[in-house]
Amino acid sequence: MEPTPTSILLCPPLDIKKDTTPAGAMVFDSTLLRKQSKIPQQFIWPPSERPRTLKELNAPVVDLHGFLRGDEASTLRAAELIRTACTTHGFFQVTNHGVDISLTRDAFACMDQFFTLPLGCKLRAKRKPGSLWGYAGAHADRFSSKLPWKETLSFGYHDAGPQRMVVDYFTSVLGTDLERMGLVYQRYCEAMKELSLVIMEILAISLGVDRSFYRQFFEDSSSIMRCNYYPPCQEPELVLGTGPHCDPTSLTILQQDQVGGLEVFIDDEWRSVRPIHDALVINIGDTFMALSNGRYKSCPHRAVVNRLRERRSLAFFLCPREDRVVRPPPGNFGGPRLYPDFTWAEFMAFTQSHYRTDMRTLSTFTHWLLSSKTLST
Ligand SMILES: C=C1C[C@]23C[C@@]1(O)CC[C@H]2[C@]1(C)CCC[C@@](C)(C(=O)O)[C@H]1[C@@H]3C(=O)O
Ligand SMILES: O=C(O)CCC(=O)C(=O)O
Ligand SMILES: [Fe+2]
Repeated sequence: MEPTPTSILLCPPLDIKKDTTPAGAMVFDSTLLRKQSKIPQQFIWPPSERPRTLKELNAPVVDLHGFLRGDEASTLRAAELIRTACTTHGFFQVTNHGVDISLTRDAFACMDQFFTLPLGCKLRAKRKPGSLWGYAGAHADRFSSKLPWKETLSFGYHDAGPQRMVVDYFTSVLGTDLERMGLVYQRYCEAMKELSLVIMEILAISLGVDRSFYRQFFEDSSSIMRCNYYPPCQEPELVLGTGPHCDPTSLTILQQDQVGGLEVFIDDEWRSVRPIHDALVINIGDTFMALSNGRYKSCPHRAVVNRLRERRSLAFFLCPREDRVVRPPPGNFGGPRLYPDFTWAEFMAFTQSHYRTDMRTLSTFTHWLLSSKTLST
């Protein structure tokens, strides 16, 4: 008897006609879309925003080996490279970061296992309105144009939470068959959190503040893990895998595969971030730009797709505990305050209810926040 393919074993088909997607909203089924000669209008971006040939971004590669051993010269070198990158475009890559390569391999393998499940199984984890967690196809349930050509699976990681928070999410939403996937991502999030605190220490050193300042701010963080799966596209020159945006979060640790497609907008042009084996891409988010009073830049970036190969990326978004007040270190840190105090809960809610994350999210948010506070006085 033929062995049953894993996907059917893992999840008896769900009758997606019972799916709660609002009437008229499209369901992103990449297996069907790929077979169509023309892609739906909702995925086509304006000509001015479409991919074009480009140069590479000069994102420094920072070897963390010396810093992790406490070597002073390596620490100063790492801080200097990071300061140069973060005062311009906010992107750098790290090597010898201490994340086990077998864990990375498992995390990518779990992505392949999840995103190749039948759509009905994936929809079991369908993102609920207002939640950041769950499965989403092209955000087709949120937006009606300029849809990203991607599927995503997102879930939360709070180290103050239960030790099995990620595992419990997978088993409760997708079933005990995917417990191993939950365990892999639990360990992956733990490794990403540990690395993000190391980066926070170097960022503090590079900004000339006490090396524990930002580390303490994020000790009890409430972070978000996101798996991005970009199917091949028959018209890649018309679409975007992820639209232009600045990450609203504090720090992003991006594990990209070797396909390439990440681009950063700097000096009025898009520059590609070449994949480097075993390196992790780190970028400053809006919240850290506010924590540094604008000294470090949260830069617009996007992801493009290609005709032949799917592309995968694992994005770990470090976020402070929701109620922590985001403000720069005390004293005249980088001149007059550029941003008002805010909490991550306020900013996150803004991205989910009032505004589509884009290249101006932080400035739009701070204007909205100040005007809503003025109105309420
Ligand atoms: C606060 C957030 C908004 C997004 C998820 C996140 O937790 C951090 C990154 C943001 C996002 C991934 C940046 C690209 C555009 C976006 C719309 C997406 O592709 O999902 C963003 C997320 C969002 O839900 O707005
Ligand atoms: O997939 C990528 O390379 C970038 C994804 C990204 O920017 C995001 O998820 O915020
Ligand atoms: Fe991003």
